[in-house]
Amino acid sequence: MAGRREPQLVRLQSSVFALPRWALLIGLIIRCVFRAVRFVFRYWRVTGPAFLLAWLGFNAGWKTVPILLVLVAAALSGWRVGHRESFDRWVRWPFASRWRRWWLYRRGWEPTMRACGLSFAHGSEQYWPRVLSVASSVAGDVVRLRMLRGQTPEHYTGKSAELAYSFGTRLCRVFSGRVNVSPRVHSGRLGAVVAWWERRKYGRDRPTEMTLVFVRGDLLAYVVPAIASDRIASAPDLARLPVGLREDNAPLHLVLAQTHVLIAGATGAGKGSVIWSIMRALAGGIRSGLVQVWAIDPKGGMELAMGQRMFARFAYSSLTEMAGVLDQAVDVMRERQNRLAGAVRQHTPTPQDPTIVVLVDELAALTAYLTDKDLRARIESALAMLLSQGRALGVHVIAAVQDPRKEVVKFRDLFPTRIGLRMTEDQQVDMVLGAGARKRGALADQIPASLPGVGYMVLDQRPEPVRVRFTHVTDEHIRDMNARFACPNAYRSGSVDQEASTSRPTVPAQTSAGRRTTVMPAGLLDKLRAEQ
Ligand SMILES: Nc1ncnc2c1ncn2[C@@H]1O[C@H](COP(=O)(O)OP(=O)(O)OP(=O)(O)O)[C@@H](O)[C@H]1O
Repeated sequence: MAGRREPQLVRLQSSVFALPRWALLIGLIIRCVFRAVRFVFRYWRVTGPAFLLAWLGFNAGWKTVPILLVLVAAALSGWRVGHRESFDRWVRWPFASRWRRWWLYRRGWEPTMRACGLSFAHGSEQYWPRVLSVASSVAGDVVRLRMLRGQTPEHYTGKSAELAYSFGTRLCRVFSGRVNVSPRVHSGRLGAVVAWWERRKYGRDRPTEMTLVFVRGDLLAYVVPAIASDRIASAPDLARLPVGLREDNAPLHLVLAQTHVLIAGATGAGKGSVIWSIMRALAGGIRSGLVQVWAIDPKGGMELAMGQRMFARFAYSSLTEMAGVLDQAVDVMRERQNRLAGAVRQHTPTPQDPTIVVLVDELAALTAYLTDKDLRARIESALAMLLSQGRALGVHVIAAVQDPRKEVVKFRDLFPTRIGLRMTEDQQVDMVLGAGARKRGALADQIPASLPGVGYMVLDQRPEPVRVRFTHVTDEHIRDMNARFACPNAYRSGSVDQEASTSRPTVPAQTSAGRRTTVMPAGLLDKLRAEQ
């Protein structure tokens, strides 16, 4: 499995001379002893217990060995039944990682590299990339490797399907850096030592090393439950909002601080679940007044009305009203600009001066599909202001859209964070996630319709998009949040919102089957339907 050293440019001719037989014999014995000692130390997890059992057999009689084995098996079974999580963490997956490294990857590595054209020959010597580590989990195997000279991660991306099938999976994801390494805060006595160790291990950029993830069980095929209500933070960390699950079984955290978020996906792709996952993560902050959500639902309240008490402002019935909400957000932004300029570079939320999240359910309805030119210009100018200047001032925009084309979403590039759910065409993937994203593995157009809420995101500044699934926030969850996490300062008077507050849609108290029929303007509705 270990790649041979790469050839030097100059090859020296080795000299041939005769050795006496005794010297040859001694040399062979030394080599065998060296290899045996190396084997014992390298596989100490196996050789250690084997020596222990042998020692026990000699000293206490061979009958004790099976008794001890039965006792150990019983203890392990008890551990597994009593605390499955720690058993998996400390026994199952370390064992599976070593087993698979030895059985699957060691045996199959060289022929696979050769068959995929990832090794090369120099004279009679064959060279192939070296496996550094294998870490198995319920999601699959994470294989770290060192590339050969002349290779880049792109070489492996182009061969990902061949690699996957060679090692008995359907999906192999290629990452140029490490996966699932997020800096953690360590406390306690050992904290400084652990932090130093992690810095040493992960802190250095190693461009020659890369990661292959062989996806074995698709965790994202399961619905990800919404975060439990007792785990909703009262002061949400805007840099780490828990909103779902990643394909490598790590929780998915969305960064809302300093960014705007664009959610793109075909109809039924689960844009609603992204919105409500974010709302659930923000709910504690909404109740304590640290966060205000100003919601705009051009679909006549179909998507958002169920949680209307959580919104500080809610525009759903008239486009003028929606434009008004955006103008007000710009006013807040300008006022903050005047107040904070020269004092701080980043707004800090307080209940008097909260973070404002402008939430737009179907952005195209406010821009491309809008026939009133003046109103469209007004909305576009407000959106452009918010998107270009709002981030540092604590005014963030989260917008959902079905069609990500530039003609439809002019401001696509002003959204630093983009989420690509299921899409209808492969070109749309690069439009949303950036040029080359599909080539690097974001196959959003191949997500089946049976997996709503699954999509791709660019995370941690890594070039390769990560496959994720957002939590499934049901109508019951939304109703519960609406009752328990209402916004304390909902705006219920004033020119724009008076109209809204008096005519807010009432949501029937049954399940989603009881959703209201849309009150969207007829022309707008027709255009949207044509797109669906
Ligand atoms: N993360 C998820 N897990 C499981 N089911 C989901 C998830 N997200 C959405 N669904 C289900 O998929 C269906 C469509 O979801 P949703 O309405 O959010 O899609 P959408 O993209 O907003 O569609 P549209 O554009 O038509 O409004 C719903 O029945 C919903 O219950």
